Amino acid sequence: MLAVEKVSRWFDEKKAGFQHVNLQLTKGEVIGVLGTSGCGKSTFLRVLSGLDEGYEGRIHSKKKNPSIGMMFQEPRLMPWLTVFENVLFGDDGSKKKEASELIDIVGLGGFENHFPKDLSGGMAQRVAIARSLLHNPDLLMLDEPFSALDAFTKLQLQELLLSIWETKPSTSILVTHDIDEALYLCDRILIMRGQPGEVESELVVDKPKPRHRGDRDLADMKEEILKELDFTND
Ligand SMILES: Nc1ncnc2c1ncn2[C@@H]1O[C@H](COP(=O)(O)OP(=O)(O)OP(=O)(O)O)[C@@H](O)[C@H]1O
Repeated sequence: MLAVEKVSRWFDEKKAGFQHVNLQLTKGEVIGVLGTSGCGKSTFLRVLSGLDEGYEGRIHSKKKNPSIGMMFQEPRLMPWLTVFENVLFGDDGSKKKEASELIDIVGLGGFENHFPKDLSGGMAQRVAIARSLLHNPDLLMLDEPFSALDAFTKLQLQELLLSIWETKPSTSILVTHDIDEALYLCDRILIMRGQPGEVESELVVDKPKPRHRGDRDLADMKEEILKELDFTND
């Protein structure tokens, strides 16, 4: 559904965010992007989302102007709006029913009229998940969505995302620093490194979901990724 051909983002003659990225994205696929800090993961996501148009190369979508849902490390909620209004933010009011349903799906039924200041970090990210899905996006872009959460909340929200994908599959790109998270949630993982970053390798996680977090094959893949990123001692 999306083809990325030799895409690079240069900020000036000497500085690039990332370069030479190729990617063929199939409908419903969840792609992980892993890499060391500063290798251009967020820039790549911004380019794919259309937020940054200063790239070289070609990005071709089967659908003209695909709709995009986005989620970031911080929930980015409007403090003066309720949970319900935040989920509906930017909508013309025609999606009230969908907003209510999504609030239930993310486990916040009963909190519709609460304000962000009354929510925990995990609850606020649940609102952000609901908001990102309101328009049934063709592409869901997740930029380290759980990295600011405590370990247990992070696991809970990973489970939530999996269960949402089961009933509402959406083609997604997940940028993360967490190798376990990428192996648990993604169908394919791009490993980026360097400055400017390039995709060094690609790993297919050919395991049905839900996966076992302690799975031997996943542990082997983790080892492989750590080697790829030069984080092993041998
Ligand atoms: N608007 C900009 N102007 C100039 N340089 C930029 C701009 N945005 C990003 N960069 C640079 O591009 C490189 C890649 O940044 P980016 O934030 O995409 O990396 P990242 O892999 O997402 O990092 P992290 O994992 O730390 O979030 C960095 O060297 C960064 O300083």
